[in-house]
Amino acid sequence: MSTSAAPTDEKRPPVILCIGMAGSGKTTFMQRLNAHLHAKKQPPYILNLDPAVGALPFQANIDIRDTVNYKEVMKQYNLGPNGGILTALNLFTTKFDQVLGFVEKRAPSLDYILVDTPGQIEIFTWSASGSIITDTLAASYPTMIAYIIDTPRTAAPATFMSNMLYACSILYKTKVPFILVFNKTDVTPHDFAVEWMTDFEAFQEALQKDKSYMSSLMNSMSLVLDEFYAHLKVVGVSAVTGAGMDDFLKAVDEAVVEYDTEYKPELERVLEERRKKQEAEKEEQMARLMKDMAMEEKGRDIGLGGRASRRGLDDEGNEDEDDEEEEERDYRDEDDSDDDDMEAYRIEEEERRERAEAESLKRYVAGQRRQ
Ligand SMILES: Nc1nc2c(ncn2[C@@H]2O[C@H](COP(=O)(O)OP(=O)(O)OP(=O)(O)O)[C@@H](O)[C@H]2O)c(=O)[nH]1
Repeated sequence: MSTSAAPTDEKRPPVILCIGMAGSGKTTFMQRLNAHLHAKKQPPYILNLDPAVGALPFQANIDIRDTVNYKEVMKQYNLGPNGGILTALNLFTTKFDQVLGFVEKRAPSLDYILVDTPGQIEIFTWSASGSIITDTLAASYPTMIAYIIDTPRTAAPATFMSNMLYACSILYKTKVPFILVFNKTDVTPHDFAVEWMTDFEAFQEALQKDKSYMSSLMNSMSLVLDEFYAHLKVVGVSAVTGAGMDDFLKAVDEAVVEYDTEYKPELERVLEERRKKQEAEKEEQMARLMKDMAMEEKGRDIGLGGRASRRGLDDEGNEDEDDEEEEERDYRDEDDSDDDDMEAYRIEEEERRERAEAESLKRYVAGQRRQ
């Protein structure tokens, strides 16, 4: 799939990929964000990439379910539900160029593009199609991940750590700007999470209370995560009450700046590197071709064309003494060649020699190529 960088003079609305564990509230968050943006007169463009979602509480502009029926895919390919969802996403990805075409047409009039992903997080984050879709979007639009977290279910240090490690793996895989969205703050405020992320001692203290064998592993892991937190934007929201939606949009604006200053130059560097590599490969091929052609030319001098060649050169291009004798014999033959038998013999001889010369030329060229 093409990953050419898009022209920058057109309006490029940010793409928000909503990712999260099953039940974290992705769909409810999308519904709330959609309503919030409609209220601000900035209706978003919505892509639904979850083929297994029952009923969407909002209208999607592009819906994977209109293209592939994952239950049919399960039947046809004899797959289980996860295999069916993954295959449906793979099939949809083969048409993603067309999807991008639709988005392109609408992009100049849009402020936001929202993407809902399958409930089984790994189907999107660890699949080739997920990477292709993310990279393709990120090549054209400021793309970011909104990682939705079920705050009440992540309040224990061990669960929090696991969730952060998972988020970390997605960040390093996708490399696009990342917003941690602590959802369901109407049930549990996300202050504890912010404290654990900004105050290393506070998290260590929380870990001390965990007496399981995991605690020492978590101690060392928390050191690794410190670096990861530096790359994140953190917001707390409630998809049910609508709290924190403006904070989220502020984080989106910051992510766009991060995309422009960090992701895009890196993308352009990678594309430039790829272009240079392709150019170098082309030049190398051209040089090899020229060398082959020069050899053919040399070969023609050696064997195939003109009277000079008939004098006979060996593989190194030196005059061959045997050939000289042969030529003499030919000459004599020519003199005495009045009858048809001799003529036929000479033609046959000529053909044989030409075949031998061509063979010798081929061997010479092959030898040069090997060098
Ligand atoms: N209290 C509260 N409940 C929420 C909030 N957001 C979502 N929920 C509830 O969490 C449950 C899961 O929400 P969904 O939006 O279906 O979550 P999802 O991540 O899309 O789920 P899958 O598609 O199955 O992965 C539902 O019962 C929602 O009502 C919130 O902010 N506060």
